[in-house]
Amino acid sequence: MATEARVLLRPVTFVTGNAKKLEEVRAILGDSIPFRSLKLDLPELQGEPDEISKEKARLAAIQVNGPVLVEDTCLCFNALNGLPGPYIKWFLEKTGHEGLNNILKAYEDKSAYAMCIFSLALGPTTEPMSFCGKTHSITDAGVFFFFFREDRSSPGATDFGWDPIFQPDGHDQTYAEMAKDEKNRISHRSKALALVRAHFAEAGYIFQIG
Ligand SMILES: O=P(O)(O)OP(=O)(O)OP(=O)(O)OC[C@H]1O[C@@H](n2cnc3c(O)ncnc32)[C@H](O)[C@@H]1O
Ligand SMILES: [Mg+2]
Repeated sequence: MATEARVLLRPVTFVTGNAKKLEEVRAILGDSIPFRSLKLDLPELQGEPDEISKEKARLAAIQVNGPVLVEDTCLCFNALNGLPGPYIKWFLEKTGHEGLNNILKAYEDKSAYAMCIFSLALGPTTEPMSFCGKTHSITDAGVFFFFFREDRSSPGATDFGWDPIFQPDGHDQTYAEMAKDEKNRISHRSKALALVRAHFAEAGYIFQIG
């Protein structure tokens, strides 16, 4: 990377239209990286997850005209070779938790993984870098979706996407049932952000914010 690219004249802008993502990013990053947020609904793009995330960063960097961080989140069913993947937003919106559950009923393999790809663009003309984190769902019980199981007294918090139907491997609660800080310790998002943080530590960016 060119030396001049290490000097950032503006704080990194985390661009998202999703308030729950922002809440988690704030909780996970704390003040480890100087950033501000901007609520922008970037287009829902098609393609491979890392290309979608990078393209979001390019579009955001043009709008912000400075360094940006974006992320794209996928929910991937192994039986469907990774779909719905980046299209989970529309699947969730159109079919709901029950529809997603029903899709998997057709398959023996009900396992899934949640994937978050952050992309950092230092400016509108700089190629974005990507950082990927994955958390796998339980596989041993042969079931993935718990939302409608009778032995669950409550779905937990229902205010963030597919949290009520995703139970991470090695845990006996869904994302929605666990405490927020527990989700943030083990989530796809926190794993990706650990890489973002490591990159910032290694790259030694200098913020010269006027
Ligand atoms: O503006 P952006 O950042 O794109 O925000 P978005 O809500 O459009 O988010 P995505 O395009 O990444 O689509 C991911 C979908 O998955 C949901 N989602 C993202 N992270 C999640 C998480 O940790 N737990 C549950 N649902 C999540 C989110 O609400 C969307 O419906
Ligand atoms: Mg989106």
